[in-house]
Amino acid sequence: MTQSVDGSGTAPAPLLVVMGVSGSGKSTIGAALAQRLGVPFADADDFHPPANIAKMTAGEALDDDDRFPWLEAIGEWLAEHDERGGVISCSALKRKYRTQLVGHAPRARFVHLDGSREVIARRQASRPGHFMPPALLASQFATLEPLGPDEPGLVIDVDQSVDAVVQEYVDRAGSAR
Ligand SMILES: Nc1ncnc2c1ncn2[C@@H]1O[C@H](COP(=O)(O)OP(=O)(O)O)[C@@H](O)[C@H]1O
Ligand SMILES: O=C(O)[C@H](O)[C@@H](O)[C@H](O)[C@H](O)COP(=O)(O)O
Repeated sequence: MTQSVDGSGTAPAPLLVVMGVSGSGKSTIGAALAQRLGVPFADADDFHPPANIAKMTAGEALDDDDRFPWLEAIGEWLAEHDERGGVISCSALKRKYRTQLVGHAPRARFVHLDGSREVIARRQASRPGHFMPPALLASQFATLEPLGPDEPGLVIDVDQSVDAVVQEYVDRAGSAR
C-alpha cells in the first residue's frame, strides 16, 4: 500500500527497524511509531526460538550463531511487509546483523534508540515481568555497534517522552538518509 505525500506522487509506507540495546524502548516506541504511521507492528522478542529465551533468562548473552536464524525470521517479516510497510523492534546490535536484515528488505531503514547507560538501566530495571535480566545490559552495550553515518536511518536520543521520540522521527524522517 502507498500513502500520498503530495499532489505529485506517492511514497511507500515506511519500513522500519527500531533498534537498540535491551531497555532502550524498542517495544514501546516501535508500537507507538507504528500506530502513528498507520502500519503493522511486530516485536522481534516474539521471534526468538525458545532456546534463545532460555539462554537469556539464564543470564547468558546470545552469540552470532544464536542470532542468525532469529535475524533471518525478522528479515522475512520485513520482506513480507515491503509493500504494506511496517515497524519491527529488533536489537540489531551489530552492523552485520543490519546488513543481514537489509539483504531481505533493501528499503528498510533503522531508527536507533540511543541513550546513556544510566537512563536505560533505570528503565530496564523498572520494567516488570520481562525475561531479560538487567545483568545482561553490560554485554548489550559491549556488543552494540551504533548505527553509522553511512547506514540508512537515523539516531534518536531516548531521554525524552515516548511521544517526543515519535514526533522527532516524524519531523526528521523526510531528511533521513
Ligand atoms: N521514552 C520513554 N520514557 C519513559 N519510559 C520509557 C520510554 N521508553 C520506554 N520506556 C519504558 O522503559 C522500559 C523499557 O522499554 P521497552 O520498550 O521494553 O524497551 P526494549 O523493548 O528496548 O527492551 C519499559 O518499562 C517502558 O515502558
Ligand atoms: O540480540 C540480543 O541479544 C537480544 O535480542 C536482545 O538484544 C534483546 O534485547 C532481547 O530479546 C531482550 O529483549 P528486550 O530488548 O525487549 O529487553
